[in-house]
Amino acid sequence: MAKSWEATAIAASVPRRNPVVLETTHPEANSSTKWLRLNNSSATTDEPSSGATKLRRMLFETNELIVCPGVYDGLSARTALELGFSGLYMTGAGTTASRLGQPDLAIAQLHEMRENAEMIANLDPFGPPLIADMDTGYGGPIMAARTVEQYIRAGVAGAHLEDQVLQKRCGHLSGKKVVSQEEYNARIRAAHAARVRMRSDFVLIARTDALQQYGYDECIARMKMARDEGADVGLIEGFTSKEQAAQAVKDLAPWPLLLNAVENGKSPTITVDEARAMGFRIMIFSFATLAPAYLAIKETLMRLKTQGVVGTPKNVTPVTLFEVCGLKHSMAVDMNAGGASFKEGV
Ligand SMILES: C[C@](O)(C(=O)O)[C@H](CC(=O)O)C(=O)O
Repeated sequence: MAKSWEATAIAASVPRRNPVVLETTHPEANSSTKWLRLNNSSATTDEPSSGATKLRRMLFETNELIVCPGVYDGLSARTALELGFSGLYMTGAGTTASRLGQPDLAIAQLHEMRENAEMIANLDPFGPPLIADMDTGYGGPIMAARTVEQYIRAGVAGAHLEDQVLQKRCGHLSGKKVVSQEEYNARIRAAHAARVRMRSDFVLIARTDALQQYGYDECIARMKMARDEGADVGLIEGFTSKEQAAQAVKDLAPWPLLLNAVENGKSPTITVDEARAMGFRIMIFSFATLAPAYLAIKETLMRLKTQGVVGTPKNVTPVTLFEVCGLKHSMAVDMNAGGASFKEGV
């Protein structure tokens, strides 16, 4: 019998106009809990689909590498949308830093993460799908399930769930500890069951941080178990070499893998072209906007402190920034509704 992730992949490869009703092979799927893959059943090319369905199709109907810059707030997300990436990634580290001014140490909890993800996912709800960090699931299986449910309702297309202890830390710090494989399986099982209950195409990404503590073979074993419990994609955090990253793709093929590219972290820098050649299917760049934002802000504030001016380039006006954030759309909404607020422009 096909594993549940294989059933999912098969479902997603069915031509869109052929109605299909698929049942999971997951142990939870008894006659009263049959999983109807409604999202795949009748969508036509011009029907808007959820971010989850879009992401699942990109994963299982194409071979493309889905490149997702890490975003952490409305402006960074709007900037990524402006440039037309095929997906976005909401970084937990960036969310914690920007919303709470704190390091990536399990300080942001479900509420903050969900709220940020919902805002970002709905800036362009029919645009590129949003993958979000869901850390450890913020508790036991009940909280992992609750996180998946809330993320689905928020419009998040997929999220990664890891095996670190609840008092987790950024995957590119030393001293990480992971829970037992059994405990991690329960998290994955709960998350998968939640998405089945929600009848959603939400993409569940299993992440292991076991490399530091237990080594490569343990990571592969954990990923295989997570896959068999219904995870759709795997993520091994903190590869120590390019060869190891390439090997993981081979060892887990044809299961799709996500690569977390953190420059100056624990892993070597791997480019998009290299990751594509290795066979990764999703690539996230956690610090793609947070690190440059810090540098730009600091440089500008130094100028203010030393020269008494901010020194913004002439072509960056308040209107420019508001346009990045959808000014024209808001004005059109008002005018199309017969509103008069913008008759004289802005
Ligand atoms: C992917 C990650 O979970 C994130 O929050 O973006 C972090 C990134 C980081 O802090 O280096 C992680 O890798 O743990």
